[in-house]
Amino acid sequence: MSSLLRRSTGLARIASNSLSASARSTIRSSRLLPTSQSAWAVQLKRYYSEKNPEESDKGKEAGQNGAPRPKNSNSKPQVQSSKSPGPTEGEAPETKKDGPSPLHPDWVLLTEDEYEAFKELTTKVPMHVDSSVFDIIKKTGLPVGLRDLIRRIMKGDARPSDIAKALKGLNQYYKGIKDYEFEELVKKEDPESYFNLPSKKTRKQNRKAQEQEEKEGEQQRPKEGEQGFNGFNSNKNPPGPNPNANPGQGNDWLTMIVGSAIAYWLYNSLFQESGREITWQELRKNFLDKGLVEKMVIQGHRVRVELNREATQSMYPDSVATRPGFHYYFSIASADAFERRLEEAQNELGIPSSERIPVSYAPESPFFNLLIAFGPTVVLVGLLVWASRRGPGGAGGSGGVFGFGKSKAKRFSHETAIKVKFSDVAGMDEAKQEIMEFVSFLKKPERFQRLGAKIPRGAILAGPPGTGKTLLAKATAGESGVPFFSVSGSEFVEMFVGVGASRVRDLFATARKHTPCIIFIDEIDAIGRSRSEGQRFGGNDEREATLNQILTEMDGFNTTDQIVVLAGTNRVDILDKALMRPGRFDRHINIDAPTMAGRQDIFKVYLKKIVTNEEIEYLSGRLASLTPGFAGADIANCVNEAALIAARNNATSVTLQHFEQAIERVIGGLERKSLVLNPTEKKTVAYHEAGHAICGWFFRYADPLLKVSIIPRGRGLGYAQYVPGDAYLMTYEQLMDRMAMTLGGRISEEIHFPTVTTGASDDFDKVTRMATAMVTEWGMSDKVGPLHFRNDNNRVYKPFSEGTGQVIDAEVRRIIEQAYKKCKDLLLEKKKEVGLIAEELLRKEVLVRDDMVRILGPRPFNDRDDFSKYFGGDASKAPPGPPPAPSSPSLPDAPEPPSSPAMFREVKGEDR
Ligand SMILES: Nc1ncnc2c1ncn2[C@@H]1O[C@H](COP(=O)(O)OP(=O)(O)OP(=O)(O)O)[C@@H](O)[C@H]1O
Repeated sequence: MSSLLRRSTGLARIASNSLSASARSTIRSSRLLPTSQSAWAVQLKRYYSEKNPEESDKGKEAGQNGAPRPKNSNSKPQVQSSKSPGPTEGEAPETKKDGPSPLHPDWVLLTEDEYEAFKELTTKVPMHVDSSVFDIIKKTGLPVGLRDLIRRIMKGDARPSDIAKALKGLNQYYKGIKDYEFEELVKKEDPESYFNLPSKKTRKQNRKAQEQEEKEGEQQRPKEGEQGFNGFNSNKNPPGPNPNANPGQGNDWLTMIVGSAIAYWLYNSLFQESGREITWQELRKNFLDKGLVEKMVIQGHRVRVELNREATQSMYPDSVATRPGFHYYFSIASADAFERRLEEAQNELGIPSSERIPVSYAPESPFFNLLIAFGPTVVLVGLLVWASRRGPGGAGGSGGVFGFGKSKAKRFSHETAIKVKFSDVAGMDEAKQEIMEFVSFLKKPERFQRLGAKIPRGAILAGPPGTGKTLLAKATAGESGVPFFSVSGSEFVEMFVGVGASRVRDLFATARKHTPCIIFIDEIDAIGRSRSEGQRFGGNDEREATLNQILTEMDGFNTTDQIVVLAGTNRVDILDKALMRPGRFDRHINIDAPTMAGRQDIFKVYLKKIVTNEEIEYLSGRLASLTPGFAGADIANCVNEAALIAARNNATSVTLQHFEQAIERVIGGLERKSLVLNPTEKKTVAYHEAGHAICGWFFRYADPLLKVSIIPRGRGLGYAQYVPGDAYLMTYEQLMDRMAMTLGGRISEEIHFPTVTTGASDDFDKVTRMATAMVTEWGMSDKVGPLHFRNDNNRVYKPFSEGTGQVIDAEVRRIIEQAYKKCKDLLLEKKKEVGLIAEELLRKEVLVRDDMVRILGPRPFNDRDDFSKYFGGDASKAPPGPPPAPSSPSLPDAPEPPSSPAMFREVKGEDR
């Protein structure tokens, strides 16, 4: 559709250019008159003399005679081809009024019919046309080309090729008028005698008179209503050319009328419906049976129905079928079958053989055939070419077909998205320092290049999830103020082979256009996994191709390319060695879970963003010691969670209590108030938790106990909260105490109840893993010795022999039994205290450190400094305890084990 419109506007442009060219040519053509005119005349003569001079209007006459049934085409004139040398047999003689124009030898006067048709045509043009114009045309006639066009329009047989002839005729017409003015009128002494045009002298006088008139002012001018159309003064001049008027003006009007008529015809032929498909039944009922069909033309699998227009008009006055150039058509399977069917129909109608409807064959439009044959292929190829050129670099380059190969990297720029600075990244001072060098490289490259130093190409930021790797990369971009392209490794992977590599090419090509810049590839392990490892499991060609492309691109930088590639991963251990070698990711920056100080800094960053009246220094310290092992993302989440809890309680600011509830929620999960335990279950949970609490209180190396609860939370039915602190090394004794404490729940059940429950399975799991690690990784078994057997889940065979396996099993069992005995001894000794704590728990559901001190007396060992600072003696700073417990508590399932640095980390590592 759009191409059709474009074509039509193109034609319109040609038409308007031609019109304006003819208007502009006024002066020039008059000067070059003698030669140009003769050349033009000879040319036109040849051109138009080839035309069939007159075409018969016999059919029309038949229509005018009011014949109800038209004669079939044997008695009708056939439209002649333009090559036809003259009128054919049977053509009606020309109307008598036709003849050479007095204005020009190549012009002809119009017949009465042609003249009327021309007038009719101009009524379709939305403009007022003065009748004087028609008088002129009546007198002067029109160029043969224009007259022919009018004839064709009358017959409804105008073709696009006629447009050119019509425009040429129009040009000819315009020039003819001008020529007439300059040649004939000047020659004649009294030009007005024929065409009422003024002589040069008269024109000069007229001009002067006009100027004078203008000076006389508005009141002396004729009123608007008295003014003729465009200067033809209706008062002063009779209809017809005005002797006072500029001769060119009348011509302009004629040009416009004829031009508009052509435009109308063009519009009609291009945009008006020129045909409609009907069925055989419709044809039969509406036209064939009524004798309106004049001829049928078979074009391939289509039949064009030519109706007798006059007869059709009398029968269907409002039908589109009466419009010139309109045809009905219908589709056929085969020409033979159609002819047979038509014959049968005519037999049924009793049409004598002499009056049968003629059927002719016309070739299908070759253009149409070509379009059908090659159109779809051309469209498809065009689409592919277009799609492949959309991306920079084309199909083979980076864009790829339909943009599949286009990188999905998001681009952030300093002005828009990257507002992160190093000050927003708390903790990880060493990592910041390391990466700061990239900032100075991007800001002042000459400082390094001057000394011949090669700039590091990139850095791998490795660490557990949520520790701020992406944040650090963003901050690097924010500090250096350069564009930042962020993409995830998984976004390179698509199901099509080659897309990943193409996307890598596109990413680097785009980055090169925006140097200096930073590319950040998050989760690079998705594509950067070691190739040797892949081969073991069958390999992945697409991933390897992507990785190879990254390697190639990073090699392709020259030292002056100011592109830094940063990559983030949680699994640096599985990355391909080629990625890590100097010259690619030169720097390996480890970002671990933050230390106590780091957590405090991160808390400070986020506490600034919420409304709290607590003292920030104390609050951040206390929260940091409550959250060992938390990553930056967990801390951000905790602070936000506290703000949400405060908002839910309609508080005006976020208090310490809200923060502690938030931390409990993050560690232990949601409180399950709807979970109702029966009294026996509740009592079991209370004794189980009391066992853990007593162990935590009386074992030297146990982590300080903060709170014991029997309110179900998350997956557990009760929990004891410890503050483990950041321990980076653990002794044998610490591990044994921790294991004994973990077994405290089950042993308490054994001591206080006749039977045991399923609630301790999680504790056993932890103890077993700890003991196994002691034997197989930490060299804490004399029998196994200083060996390390890596626990690799992907491995199908065990890294030790059957014999060693048995020794390991025995050693693990021995260590756990040792811890068990240690715990049982303690709990038997403190049986009374366990009972006291359990009964208090059953009453209050939650016991805090102060309750423990009240019941058991002070802990016999000194607590860690940081614990004493935030949770020691000062009651005013002590946590107020959780909100009241639900009134109908309940039974156990899997009591929450005490947390420890090692265990806490393990659990988190597993969960993610
Ligand atoms: N050191 C930090 N200082 C301030 N905020 C931090 C810090 N570390 C993490 N965060 C917060 O945690 C959010 C997540 O961090 P980020 O996306 O950088 O983690 P990541 O290490 O890239 O995680 P992943 O490995 O899962 O991609 C950050 O948007 C930020 O709010």
